[in-house]
Amino acid sequence: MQDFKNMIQIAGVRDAAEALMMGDAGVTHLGFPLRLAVHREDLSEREAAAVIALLKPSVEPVLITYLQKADSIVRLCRILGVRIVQLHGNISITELLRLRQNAPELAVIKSLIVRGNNQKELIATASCDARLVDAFITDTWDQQTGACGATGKVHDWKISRLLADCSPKPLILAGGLGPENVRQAILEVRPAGVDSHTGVEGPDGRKDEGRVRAFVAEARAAFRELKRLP
Ligand SMILES: O=C(O)c1ccccc1NCC(=O)[C@H](O)[C@H](O)COP(=O)(O)O
Repeated sequence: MQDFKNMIQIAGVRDAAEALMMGDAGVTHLGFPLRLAVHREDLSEREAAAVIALLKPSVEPVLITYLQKADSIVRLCRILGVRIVQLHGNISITELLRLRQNAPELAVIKSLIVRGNNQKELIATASCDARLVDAFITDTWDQQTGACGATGKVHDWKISRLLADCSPKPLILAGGLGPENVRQAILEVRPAGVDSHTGVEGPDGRKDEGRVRAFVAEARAAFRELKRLP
């Protein structure tokens, strides 16, 4: 059973070399975004399955998807060989229930998208969905593009802190995180885990080893610091 404690996830993998580099750098979870709403996939489903098969046991692959039908989600998870799925779209309670019944072995992370001032709605969703998910991930909505993920933008961390405090399930923080701000974000929000995508990329859009290693070091230091706080 996953507890997502001190999870350090990086999303968006281009190839095996990139995946192995991130595993060696200490990333605990690698997100494979497939069947997306706005952005293009980095690699095909067949290529993703091949990369996942090469991962060391210390690195857990996660399917990140906007799929909303339980059957399609389970099918894709089995093709890829993942045990965790991050649902980033608007899945209904009925489909979530079906997912849990049909694939109880899958751990489910569900997104809570911060759109300005919608904390009341997010608190209600978190309380309603908690029995059907293993963790929540807060992320940022981009008004300009309509994207709910991989925006490179931070949101109001007070909202994520509120959700981390009141959610019955662990909260993972995403949205605009990088080596420069992940420590502060962890200390302010007190999440179980963190996720980054664009913040650890270089100008060529590839994951930058220096930035990945700095992100992991900063996140680990902040999680250690959190333990010492009252
Ligand atoms: O949501 C997407 O379209 C997406 C596309 C590619 C990779 C990840 C995606 N979403 C979910 C995530 O977990 C991202 O890592 C998260 O949105 C953080 O992205 P960033 O703000 O760029 O660090």
